[in-house]
Amino acid sequence: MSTQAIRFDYNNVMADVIGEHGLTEAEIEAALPHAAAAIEAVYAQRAELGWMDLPYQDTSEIIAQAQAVRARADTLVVLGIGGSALGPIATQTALQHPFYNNLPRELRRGPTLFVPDNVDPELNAGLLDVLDLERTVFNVITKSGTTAETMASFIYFREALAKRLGQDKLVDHLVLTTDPKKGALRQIADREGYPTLPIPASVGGRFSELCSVGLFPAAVTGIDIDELLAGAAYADKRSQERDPRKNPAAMCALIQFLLDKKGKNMVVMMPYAQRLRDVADWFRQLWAESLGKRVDRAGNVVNVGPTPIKSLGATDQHSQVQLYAEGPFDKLMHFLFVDQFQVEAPLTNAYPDINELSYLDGKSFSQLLKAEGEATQLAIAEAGRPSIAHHFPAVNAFTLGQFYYMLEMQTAFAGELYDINAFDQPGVEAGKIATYALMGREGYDARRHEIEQARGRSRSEFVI
Ligand SMILES: O=P(O)(O)OC[C@H]1O[C@](O)(CO)[C@@H](O)[C@@H]1O
Repeated sequence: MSTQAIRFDYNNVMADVIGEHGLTEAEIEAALPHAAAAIEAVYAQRAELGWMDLPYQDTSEIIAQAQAVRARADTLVVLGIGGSALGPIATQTALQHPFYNNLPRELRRGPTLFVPDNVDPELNAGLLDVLDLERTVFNVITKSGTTAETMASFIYFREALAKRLGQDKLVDHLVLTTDPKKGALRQIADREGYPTLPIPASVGGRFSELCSVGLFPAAVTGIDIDELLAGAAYADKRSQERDPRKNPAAMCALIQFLLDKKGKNMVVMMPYAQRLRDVADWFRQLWAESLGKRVDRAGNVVNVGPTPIKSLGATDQHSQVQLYAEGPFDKLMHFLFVDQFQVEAPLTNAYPDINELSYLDGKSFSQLLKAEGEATQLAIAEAGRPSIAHHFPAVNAFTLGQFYYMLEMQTAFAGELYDINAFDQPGVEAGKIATYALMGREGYDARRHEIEQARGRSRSEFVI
C-alpha cells in the first residue's frame, strides 16, 4: 500500500465493539454480495460517468490559462455556487496556508482567492470594496450556464469591471468555465470573446472538483493539480478492487447503507484538522444531493437519503458532541484524522506548579488535537455509537485528490445500494421555478399567479 494511502478503519461500527447499535460480522458478510454487485454496476456504466476519467485528463490547457492569469492578476474571484464553488473552497482550505489571503505577496504561491458563493448584497458589494479590479480576474463557473445566483453575480461584477476599466478590457478580467456547447454563458462567451474552459457534459456539478471547475482556481493559486489527479488515480485503482473488504469506497458505502437501514440516517463528518474543514462542506452536497431521492430507479416512491452533517474537531466537541454522545441513536460519526501536520506548535512548561495545567507542559498542539480525536472516538464508542475513520498520512494534493475521488466512488456505490439515480437532482427544480416566477421571468406567469394566491391564504401574521 502506498505511503500516501488514506487508511479506512471501521472497527468502531462492529457490534462486538460498541454493542447493539453496531453491525455484526454476519450482517456485513451477508451484504458483501450487494456491495460487490454495486462495484460491478458502477464500473459497467463508466462510459456515462465522465468524472471517472478525470484522474487521467491532460491538464495542459488548464495550466496554460492559469499561468496567463497568474502573470496579470493579484486576485482571483470564483463566481459559482454548489459544486461550482464548494470544491474550490475546500481545496484552497486544504492546501494553502490557513491565512493565505493575508500573507504578504512574496509568501503566497499565487493570487489571493475569494469565492462569494451567495447573492447576499452585502457580501458582493462588500467584496468590491476590497478588490483592486485592475489586478483581479473573475472565473465564472456554471455547468448549466444559467444558474440564477452565478449569472446575477457575473452581471454585477462585469458591470463593475466595465465601469472601472472600460468594455474593451473585460476579456482580460473574465474566464468562463461552462458547458462546451450550450447555455447562456457559452453564448455570451462566444459573443463577447472571453477565454473559456469546458466542463465535460458527462461530469455533474457535485462531481466536478477534479475537472476545470476545481483545477483552474487551484492552478492559478499555485496548487499542483497533477498531484491532485495522481491521488485521484490511486483512489480509482483501489476502487476497482472487486472484493469489497479491500475496497475502502465500497466498504464505506456499505457500512453507511447498512447503518441507515438500522436507523442511523445521519452521518457526521468530523475532521480533526482545520485544513479538512471545508471538505466536510463539499461532502454534504455530494452525499445529500446524490442520495436524497423521492423515487428509486423503478419509479417507486421511497423518499430515501442519509443526512450529512459537518462538524470540526476539536472545536465542535464544545458544541455538538453532547448530542452525538447522549442523543438519539440515529447517527454515524465519520472521523478524519491526520498522522503528520505540516508544522508543529510546541507548548512550553508554563505552569509546572498548577496541576490542572501542568499536563500540557512540553506537549504540542498536534499531540493535544490527536489525543482529543482519539478520546472523542473512544467516548462515542463507549456510549454505544458507531464511527468510521479515515487516517490521512498528511494533508497534501495527493491525499486530497485521493479523498475526493474515494468519496465520489463511495457515493456512486451507495447509489447502487439504495437503488436510486445518484447523478440527478430533480428536487431542486421546484425552488428554481418558483424563483423565476417571483422574479417575473418570461413564461412563468401562471406559477407566479399560483404563488400570489397562496400568499393570500396565509393563516396568520403574528406581529408582536
Ligand atoms: O454549475 P451550475 O450549473 O451553475 O450548478 C450549480 C449547482 O446547482 C445544482 O445544479 C443544484 O441546483 C448543483 O447540482 C450544482 O452543483
